[in-house]
Amino acid sequence: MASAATPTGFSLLRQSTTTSRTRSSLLQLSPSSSSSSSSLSFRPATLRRLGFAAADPLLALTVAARVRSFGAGNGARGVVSMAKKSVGDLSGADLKGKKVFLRADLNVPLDDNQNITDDTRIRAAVPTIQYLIKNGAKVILSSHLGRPKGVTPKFSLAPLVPRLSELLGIQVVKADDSIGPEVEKLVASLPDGSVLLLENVRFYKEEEKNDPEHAKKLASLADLYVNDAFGTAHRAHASTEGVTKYLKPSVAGFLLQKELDYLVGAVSNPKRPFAAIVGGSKVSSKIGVIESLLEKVDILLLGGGMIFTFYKAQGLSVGSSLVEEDKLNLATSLLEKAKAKGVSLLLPSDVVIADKFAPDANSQVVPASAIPDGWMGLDIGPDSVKTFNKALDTTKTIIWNGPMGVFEFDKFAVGTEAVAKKLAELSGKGVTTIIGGGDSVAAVEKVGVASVMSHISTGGGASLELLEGKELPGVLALNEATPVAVRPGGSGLGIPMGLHTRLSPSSEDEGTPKAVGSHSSPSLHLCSNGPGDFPGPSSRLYRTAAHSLHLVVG
Ligand SMILES: Nc1ncnc2c1ncn2[C@@H]1O[C@H](COP(=O)(O)OP(=O)(O)O)[C@@H](O)[C@H]1O
Ligand SMILES: O=C(OP(=O)(O)O)[C@H](O)COP(=O)(O)O
Repeated sequence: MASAATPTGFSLLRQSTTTSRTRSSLLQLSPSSSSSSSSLSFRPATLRRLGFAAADPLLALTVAARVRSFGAGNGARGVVSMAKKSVGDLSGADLKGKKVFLRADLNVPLDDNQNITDDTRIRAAVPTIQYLIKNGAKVILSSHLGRPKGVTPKFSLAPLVPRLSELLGIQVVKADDSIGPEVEKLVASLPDGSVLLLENVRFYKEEEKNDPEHAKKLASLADLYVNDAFGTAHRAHASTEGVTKYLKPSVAGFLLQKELDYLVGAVSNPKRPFAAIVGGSKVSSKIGVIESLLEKVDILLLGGGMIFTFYKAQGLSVGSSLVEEDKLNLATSLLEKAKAKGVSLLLPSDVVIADKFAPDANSQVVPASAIPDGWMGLDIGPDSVKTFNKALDTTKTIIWNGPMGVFEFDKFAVGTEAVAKKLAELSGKGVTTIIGGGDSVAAVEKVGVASVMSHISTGGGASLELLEGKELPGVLALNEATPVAVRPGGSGLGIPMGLHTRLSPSSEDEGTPKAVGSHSSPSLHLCSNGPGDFPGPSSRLYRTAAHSLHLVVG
């Protein structure tokens, strides 16, 4: 069985390098358990340095009270460190008139007529853009869309301009390129508080190769860098990692922080049983994740285009379904590993097949072992839905990435919609439900249940890699925040185990769209992670995200 996930790699806590640990218990402190208001002796300057004051003064005071209460009541010594510098740490003086290269993930689904079918990622990018505009920056907004090979008109970012302009309340200017003299001219003519959207950065192959010369060209457009592209933070590309070598400071945007804040907390100490549902079509990038998931989860449900590689590996015929031939051995070893680990790995027992990849294809439901030649599996079948629902009923935490079928075609949307509805029902019963990935989120939006999920993540692959315990290159590359001393001296809290405090605001507190990263209202949690988490002799307080503090006591 899976052991609890280690925070290493989820967390930005540099010293948390433990490899083994016991499951955590969670103690929630009510506001009344904090110190008295007389202990609110933090000065505004300290709060500002903590990065809380600008975002939410009340929250800042609450944090200060808690920090103070630990310090005063227990003699804890502490150093406050903002592990990664935040855009919220940059003031008007830092930003006014500055050219800011802002990398977002605006990789939204478009239909055949180039209409946006789900704008979650655009809405999620708005708080950081607005913050920069309000502070008089010139925003050079950059994103990829899809996986183009060279310049491909259908992957242009042009269709995003009207929605972006509408959400921001200003006319966004669009460049036809992402580097070069025309772009430079447009940048030079930008007034303070305006936004220039660059063309798809992936029109250059150098982007994904993280070519240093290309990164230098992108960086030369700006004075400083903000990465808010959580969905692409697991990619070391020129616009996510390379540019940080040439732009100082390089800081995290609000969405990136918010995603880390939620996901680090939720998946490092999941309520169990913990299930993952993995589907979609990015088989080669996600099948490798399954190996690590087997170390973390109790139940693993597979659907979407993922399953046919597993069927074929077991000697079944899969017709013309999506298969990654070079992953067949891996699929076999994953099945064996799941068995050895005692993880329930469930593959669909029946599938909906089609005679062509089209919305008007002929379809039928067949057992997974009976896919005829010339037919392809485009959805999971009704028996599988029943089995999956039964398994999900036993869980307390579920992370879902990748639709169960080609949900864009109504005929093949039933399995995905059934899972979305099941997760919505379970959310209402207190199960933690985390949905990640552009298409998975679009599916949940389509069913109209996004608002009831515990967390809607803008990154599928990125959230899975976090869950794996991997460090995200887009995050690692950002500048470290400056440590701030809280209270020198002292001898620790007198509690014989590592402590993490976690404090998170609700999404509304930040003016972030509700569908993105909803969370509980401000409260302080103490998570005792057992002796395995002892970080070392000193007590350290870290901020891992905009509104998250980690207090580690040795
Ligand atoms: N059986 C299948 N065959 C081919 N494509 C599939 C299948 N099931 C799901 N898909 C496709 O997978 C895509 C989403 O995959 P992916 O990008 O991995 O998910 P996400 O964006 O949620 O991370 C959808 O466009 C969907 O049509
Ligand atoms: O859609 C994305 O990832 P996701 O489908 O894993 O959520 C991101 O925009 C990253 O895209 P990529 O997987 O082509 O690098």
